[in-house]
Amino acid sequence: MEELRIEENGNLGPIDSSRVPRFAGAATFARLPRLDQVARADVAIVGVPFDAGVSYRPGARFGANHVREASRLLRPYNPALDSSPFANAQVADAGDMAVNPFNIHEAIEAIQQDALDLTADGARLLTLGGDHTIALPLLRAASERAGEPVALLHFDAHLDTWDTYFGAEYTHGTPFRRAVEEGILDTEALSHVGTRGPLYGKRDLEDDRRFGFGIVTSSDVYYQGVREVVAKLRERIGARPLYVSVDIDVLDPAHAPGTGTPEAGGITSRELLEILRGLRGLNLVGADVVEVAPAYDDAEVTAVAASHVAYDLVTLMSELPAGGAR
Ligand SMILES: N=C(N)NCCCC(=O)O
Ligand SMILES: [Zn+2]
Ligand SMILES: [Zn+2]
Repeated sequence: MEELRIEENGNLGPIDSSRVPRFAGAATFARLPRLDQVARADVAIVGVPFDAGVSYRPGARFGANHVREASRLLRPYNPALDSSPFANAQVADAGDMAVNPFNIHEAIEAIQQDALDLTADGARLLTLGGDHTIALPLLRAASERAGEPVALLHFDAHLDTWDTYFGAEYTHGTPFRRAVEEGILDTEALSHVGTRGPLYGKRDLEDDRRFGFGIVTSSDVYYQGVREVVAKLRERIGARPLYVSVDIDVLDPAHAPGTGTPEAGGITSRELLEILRGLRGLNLVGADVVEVAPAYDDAEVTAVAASHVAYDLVTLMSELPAGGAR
């Protein structure tokens, strides 16, 4: 079958859905070329089929391919940002990392190494999870490439700065405490957005504050509104290299039922997308969209939301100078 791709500004784009039905063929993100089909990429999208770090419902190991399937409906022009991501830059799907499902330490090492390899030529990396454990090795790679600790903007119902579960240090509830301990985050520029729900104790918040995190809760988004939230976040981040981590459970379970640890009272997909668009121009060196668990998804609701979140993140990356993630 001929691929009939859109090509603009010398960038090989998606298969043209007006000539090849969008439901045909193997799924890559947004029907983009695979990394091995292009000479180089400015933005690479990679899947991490790993969920050995979850504390409740499993299944995020299937998340990346579920998001790829739902991303068939994405189109090449992003009107909300008046931008054509796949014409602005060469964007490609790097496939999935081959991570050990039985050895979390080995998996973390492999994710870090693969992320370093994928960004060796300055590509900006968007990762589709996988559970939230994977943010730790991705942040290690991002800060190594940036040559300094990175700012973190973390969208999640949860803090994910807990210490251990069953004595385990590396889980989906602990990546950001480990990252602070390792000195790979710029503690002047750490924010959670969308947190809510019961905690183990008040101490969780005290620890989190001590690490340097500022919190915009889900209720804050409701009461303050998107514009005020974006202004605060931009001020905190400034010109620093920025990593954005999106746990899809930041959305209300109505918008994202397909996830492992759902919490009521979340933000809407419209609010999330609007906040992300508000980050335009910031030095976004890397990002992830994690915790999509298809077994609990209905009608691809979660995967549609995640695919649009990824699309807006790719759009932001596509507008930044090439090679800038190095
Ligand atoms: N990162 C996510 N999605 N969830 C963390 C929840 C940890 C807990 O079970 O308390
Ligand atoms: Zn979460
Ligand atoms: Zn999380």
